[in-house]
Amino acid sequence: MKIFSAEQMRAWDAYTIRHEPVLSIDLMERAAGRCADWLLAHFGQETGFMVFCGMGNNGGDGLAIARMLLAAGRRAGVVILESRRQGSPDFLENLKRLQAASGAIFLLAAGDAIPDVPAGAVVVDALFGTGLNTPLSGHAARLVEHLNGLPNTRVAIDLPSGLFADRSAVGNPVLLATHTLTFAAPKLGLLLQENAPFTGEVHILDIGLSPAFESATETRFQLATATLVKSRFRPRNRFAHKGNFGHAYLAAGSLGKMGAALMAATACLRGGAGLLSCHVPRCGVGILQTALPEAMALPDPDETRLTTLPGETSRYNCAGIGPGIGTSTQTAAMLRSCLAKFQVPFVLDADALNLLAKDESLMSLLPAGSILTPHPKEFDRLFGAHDSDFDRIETALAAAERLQSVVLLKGHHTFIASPTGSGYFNTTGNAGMAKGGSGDVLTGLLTALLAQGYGAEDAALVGVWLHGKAGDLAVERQSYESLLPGDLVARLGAAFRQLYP
Ligand SMILES: NC(=O)C1=CN([C@@H]2O[C@H](COP(=O)(O)OP(=O)(O)OC[C@H]3O[C@@H](n4cnc5c(N)ncnc54)[C@H](OP(=O)(O)O)[C@@H]3O)[C@@H](O)[C@H]2O)[C@@H](O)CC1
Ligand SMILES: Nc1ncnc2c1ncn2[C@@H]1O[C@H](COP(=O)(O)OP(=O)(O)O)[C@@H](O)[C@H]1O
Ligand SMILES: [K+]
Repeated sequence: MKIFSAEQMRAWDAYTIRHEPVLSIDLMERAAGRCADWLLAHFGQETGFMVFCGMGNNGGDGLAIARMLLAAGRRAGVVILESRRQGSPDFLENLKRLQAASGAIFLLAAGDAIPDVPAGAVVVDALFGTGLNTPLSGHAARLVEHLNGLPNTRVAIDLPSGLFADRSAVGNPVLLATHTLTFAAPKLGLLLQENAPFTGEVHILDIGLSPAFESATETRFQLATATLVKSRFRPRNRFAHKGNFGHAYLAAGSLGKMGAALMAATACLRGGAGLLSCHVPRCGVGILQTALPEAMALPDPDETRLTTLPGETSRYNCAGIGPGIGTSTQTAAMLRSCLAKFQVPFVLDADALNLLAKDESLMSLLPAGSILTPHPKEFDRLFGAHDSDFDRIETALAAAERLQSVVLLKGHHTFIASPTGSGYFNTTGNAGMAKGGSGDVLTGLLTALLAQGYGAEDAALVGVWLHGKAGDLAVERQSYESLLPGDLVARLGAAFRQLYP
């Protein structure tokens, strides 16, 4: 599913009006109808509504929604935030229609006291949508801050007012929505971690915009949906043998952190690698061989950490490095010789990324077709401090192009920056995965997919989606609190099955 910018949304709207054809006011009626249906379905007969409208088309939606709620026999009050400008034509038409339906309308001018919102009423935010061009200030900002202080449920139409579709609103006044009903396609601003407090639960409402425009329009960003990921998944040939699925090298663990190595190694084998050799410190050999006899151990000469690249390197077709390795200078040297000697794609995670952050010269050794998997803190250590997630995704895309590798930015909607310039947001996963070890599972899984011959972009799309899906399946048998990274590994099989043709 494509992610449209505010400008593309306007063009999609205009194209639909011209080619369906449909009058602009009728398209607004359709959009408002979908919102009204959603509100009626989600809130019981006794619930009243207070609809706060701006004077642009977002406000026009609000007026039409209020009229529809009244027609359905609900209580609905309307507050219009007065602005200097005359309302948009569709706003003015909907104002007439609402007045004809005898809806109660309160005009809120600067300096006016904000009307009381009855306890239990749902606040509908139709103040500003994709047309917002500067941060909210003055009485608009005061209204939004007032509404944020109320205990009422808040439903935002298209975007929470104050949020921009395509750039950061960090530090600005923004409505804190409980739900956001957005039209036709997700907007970038609704997917980024920094906006999570404002968007609440996001629902995409189909308002029948032109499918021809959608398929013909190139977007920088897409959602990694099941359909997209299925198109990148490679089902196994019935005659396959273990030689078809690669031999992965995994460098993980140190004294006290062998759990990280085990989680990554188990995920690598459950992820389908044909063979796995796991480079571990001496203290970890017994642990690995007992807990995961399917993996081969490559013991480091050092008892407690990784220090020395194992002799023969040509047998591996990919390398995963990082979980639990620590950041000692000996381990940094080991990482340097890995990067210099292995001519295979890498997955670098955790402490491998921290080592890269400390020594920039390591980055230039990274073979093309690799995958870096930082969470936001590791990301900033690697690429410098960022003020917003919008800046982070631009940096990720630039780094992906420079390195000719995939850069992941892990989070609720993990961002996959591809060297082709495309960016994908993952759609699976849940807050139960916010526990030490989930990232190690992802490293093992991505390493397995590279071992099986997936290119970096496909491995990242399939791996990140499977990892989140395994989390979603696992949480059904657990709770968000009790979920363990090991449960993700246990449900990987069920997650894979969802990709089977
Ligand atoms: N595309 C679709 O699929 C469909 C879209 N639809 C709907 O249209 C919405 C977009 O409507 P829109 O373009 O009229 O903009 P909107 O968000 O109402 O705001 C514009 C108004 O706000 C004002 N304003 C701006 N910044 C401001 C500020 N900082 N502080 C104060 N005022 C500010 C600005 O004033 P101006 O800058 O012109 O002075 C103007 O008056 C979209 O989100 C969706 O809800 C559906 O109806 C149909 C299908
Ligand atoms: N709230 C969430 N929703 C979806 N995925 C999450 C959430 N929290 C964490 N995850 C996923 O879990 C993994 C955590 O990785 P990371 O931050 O490296 O932690 P660790 O390595 O300590 O397990 C990432 O893949 C991330 O996307
Ligand atoms: K809004």
